[in-house]
Amino acid sequence: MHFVPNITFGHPVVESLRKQLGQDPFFDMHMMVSRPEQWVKPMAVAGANQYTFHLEATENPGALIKDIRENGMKVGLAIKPGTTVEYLAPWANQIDMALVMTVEPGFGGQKFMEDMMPKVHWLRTQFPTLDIEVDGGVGPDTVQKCAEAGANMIVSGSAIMRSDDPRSVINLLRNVCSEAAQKRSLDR
Ligand SMILES: O=C(CO)[C@H](O)[C@H](O)COP(=O)(O)O
Repeated sequence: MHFVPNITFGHPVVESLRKQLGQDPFFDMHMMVSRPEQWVKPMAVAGANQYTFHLEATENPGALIKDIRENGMKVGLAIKPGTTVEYLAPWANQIDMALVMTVEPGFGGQKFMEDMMPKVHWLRTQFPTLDIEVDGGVGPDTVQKCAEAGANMIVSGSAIMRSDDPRSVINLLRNVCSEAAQKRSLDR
């Protein structure tokens, strides 16, 4: 199970969630922070499995990727809507996941930016086995576009939390992504 807590604060949350969930979830910490270098060690110590940072937030992505790996975590690399995939591409072979933001980072409940889909499609074409995640405004109405473009991981907040039946929304989102991934592998 991938669990992507939407938090921008400290690592005690990871420990607390691990205890509460009573299972072994995959913690991807999406660090929407400046100076992401400073949180690598605390997140590793707290038990994070993957550390996702913003390309815009660091001057030395290569050193940060190395540090995350040396701390035993997988690496996610996120780009904001205004950042083109060409900036991410040079790092794509060194990371585990590319995260394409489909809203401006800041808060949930924003409108999905469909014009980010060409970025997802381009990444999927160039890097067929890379995990590609989308975050922002993703729900039953928009997930198909994400999955068809090539995203195999999604972050969804409002669509799940505001639903009367969160479980069925989660299942729908999951099914749409896995069906698209299956179709891609058959087409290859
Ligand atoms: O953190 C975000 C933006 O900063 C995300 O967009 C958010 O967590 C996802 O929520 P929603 O599905 O409501 O867009």
